[in-house]
Amino acid sequence: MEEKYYKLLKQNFVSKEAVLTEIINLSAICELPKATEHFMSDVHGEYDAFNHVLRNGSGSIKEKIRDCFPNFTVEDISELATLIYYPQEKLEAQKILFLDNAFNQYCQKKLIELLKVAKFASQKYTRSKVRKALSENFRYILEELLNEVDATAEKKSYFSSIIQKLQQLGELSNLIVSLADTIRRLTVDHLHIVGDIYDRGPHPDKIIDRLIDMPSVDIQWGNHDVVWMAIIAGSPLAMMNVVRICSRYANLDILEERYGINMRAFIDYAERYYKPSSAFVPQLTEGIRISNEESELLNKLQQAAAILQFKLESQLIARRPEFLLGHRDVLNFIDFGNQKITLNHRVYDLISFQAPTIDPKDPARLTEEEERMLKHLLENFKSSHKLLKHVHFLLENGSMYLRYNGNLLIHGCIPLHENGDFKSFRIGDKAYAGRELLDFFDFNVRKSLSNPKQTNDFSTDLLWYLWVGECSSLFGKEAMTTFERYYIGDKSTHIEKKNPYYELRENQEIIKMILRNFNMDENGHLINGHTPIKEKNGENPIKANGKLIVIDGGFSKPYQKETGIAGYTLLYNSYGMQLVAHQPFTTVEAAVNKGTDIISANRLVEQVEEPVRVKDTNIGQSLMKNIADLEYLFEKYDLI
Ligand SMILES: O=P(O)(O)OC[C@H]1O[C@](O)(COP(=O)(O)O)[C@@H](O)[C@@H]1O
Ligand SMILES: [Mn+2]
Repeated sequence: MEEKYYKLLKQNFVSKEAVLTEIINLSAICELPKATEHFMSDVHGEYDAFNHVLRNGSGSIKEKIRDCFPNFTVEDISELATLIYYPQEKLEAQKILFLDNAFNQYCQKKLIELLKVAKFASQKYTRSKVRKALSENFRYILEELLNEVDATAEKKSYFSSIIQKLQQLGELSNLIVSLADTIRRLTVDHLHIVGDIYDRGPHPDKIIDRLIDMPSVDIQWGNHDVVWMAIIAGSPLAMMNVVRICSRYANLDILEERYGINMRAFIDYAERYYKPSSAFVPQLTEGIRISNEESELLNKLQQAAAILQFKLESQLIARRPEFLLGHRDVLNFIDFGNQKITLNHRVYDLISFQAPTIDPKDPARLTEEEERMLKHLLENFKSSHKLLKHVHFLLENGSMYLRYNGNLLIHGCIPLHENGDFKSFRIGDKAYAGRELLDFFDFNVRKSLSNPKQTNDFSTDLLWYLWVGECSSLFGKEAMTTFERYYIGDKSTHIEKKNPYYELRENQEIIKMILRNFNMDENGHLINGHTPIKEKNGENPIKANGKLIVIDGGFSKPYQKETGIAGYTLLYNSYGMQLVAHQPFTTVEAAVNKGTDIISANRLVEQVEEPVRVKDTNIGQSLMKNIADLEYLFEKYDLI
C-alpha cells in the first residue's frame, strides 16, 4: 500500500528537482501569516446588510487602506473604501459628478491607489494564490500592473502606456471593478456563517446565491435553515411552519416570485376558512407599507398555516413518543366547546381561536381537502429548482458543527443539565450527548435529504425535533410556545425557558469541558450565534474569560429594537481575534454617496504573542503532512 502510494505520488513529478521545488514551495507557504477568517451569523434574509458587511470585511478593508497609506485622512480612507466596497455604483456616481476628462483623471488616480492596496493585501499570499484571485479577463494586465506600480523611472512610461491604452479602449472602469473585487477577496480569505440565513428578512435566496459564488465558505446550520431543508427532505409540517413565518413577516414573494411556488390553492383555502385576527397581524419592518387587503390575506394565511402546523405536529408527536413531546400536543388539551386549554394543570381562555377545519373528536386529522392540498403544495416546493439548489448547497457546505483552526463553531448550544453534565437524548437503547449527539443529528439531516420521498420517516421527523425539541442543539430551549403566543393572553405562558447551557457558558471550565469533548485543545474558543446580545442592557458577547464568543449578527431588523445595535461579527487573522459591533444598515445609496459605514467599534478578543502562521492552521497541518511525504519521496526517489 505504502509503496503504491509513493509510486502514484511520484507520477506528479517529472524529476527529483521538481519534488524539491514543491517541498520548498509548501514549506514557504507554511511560514506565511494565517489568512483572515470572517464570521457572521443570524443574517435572517437581510441581504443588503449582509452584503455590506461582506464587502467591508467587517472593517478589514479600511484597516488595509490605513496600513497601506498611513498619511490618508479619515475622508480619504472612506472614499477609497467605498470604491472597494461598491466599485460599480461608486464609479457611476462619480461619472455624473465629473466631466469626461476629470472622470478619466479620477479613474487613473484611483487605479494607482487600488493597485497599491492590492499589492499590500497580497503580501501574505503566494504568487499562485494571488493570480487565482485576479479575474480571468484582466489577469495578465493586472499582474503586469501590480508588478510595475512602484516602477522605477525608466519603467514609468511602460506603466502609463498600459493605463492610457485601457482608457482609450474604455476598459478602465471595468479594470477598477475587477481590482476592487480582487482586493476584497485578498483581504478576507474565508467566511463562516454560523447559522440562520433564512426567515424574517426578505432575501435569504439572494444571500445563498451570493454564498454560492464565494471562493471559500462554510455554514453551520441554524434552526431556521434546517426547517427549510426539512421541506426538501419531505416534511409537510416544516413546510407549514415556513409558510406561517413567511406570512407573518409579509414575505410571500420569496415563495411565489423567487422560488416559483404556486400558492394559489393555499391562498384560496385560507380565504375561505379564516377571518383576520389581531394576533396574526403581519410584522412589518419599519418603512415597509402594504395594503389592507394584503395585510388581511397574510393574516388569514398565517392562521391557516398555524392550524395545519399544529395538526401535523400532533400527528408527529403521536408517532414519535421517543421525542418526549407529549406535553406539546396542544390540540389535544383544548376544550373546544368552552374555548379553553389546559396546560401544566392550569386552564386558560383561548383568544380568537379559529379552527374551522378541526374535528374536536379527532383534532389532528386533516380534512380530505387539506390532505390533497398539502400533498400538492409539497410537490410544488420540492420541484423548485432554485430551492433544491439552495438546500443542496447548505447540505454540501454545512454541518451541525465545525472544528476549524482551533475553534468550535455551533449555532445554538450543547444541551446541558443544570449541574453542567451533558444532557442526553435517548433513542431506543442509545443515549446521545455532547459531540455524539451533534454527530447523530448531522447524520440524520443527511439521511433525511437522501430520502426525500419519505415524509414520515424517523430522520425527517428528527429535523422537526431540531426545530422545537428540548435536546436540540439548534433550538436550546425547553419548548417553543408558538401556540401560546397566538392564542393565550397570559404572557407567562409565552416564555421559552433556555437550556442551562446559556447560564453555564459564562464559565470557562464548562467551555473547556466542551472543547475536550470535541477532542479539541482547551486553548480554542467556542463560537455561537442564535441568541441576540442585548447590548443596551449591558450584555457582553465575550464570555467565559474570552473562551466563548456570541456573534448573533443581529441583522434581523425586527429584533434590533431589543438589542440596541445591529449585532456582531468576528475576525480572526494572524494577530488574533477581533469582535466587531455594527450599527443598523440603511441603504446602498447612503453607503455609496455618503460613505456611511456601519461599524461602531472593534473589540479585541485575544491578541496572540506570535503571529499565527499557516502551519498553525487546519490547512497548514495537512500541508505539513504533504511535506513529510514529499521529503520521503525525495530521499527514495531513485528506488521508487
Ligand atoms: O418572533 P417570531 O419570529 O415570532 O419568532 C419567535 C420564535 O423564534 C424563536 O426565537 C426561534 O428563532 P431564533 O433562532 O431566531 O431565536 C423561537 O424560540 C420563538 O418561538
Ligand atoms: Mn437561531
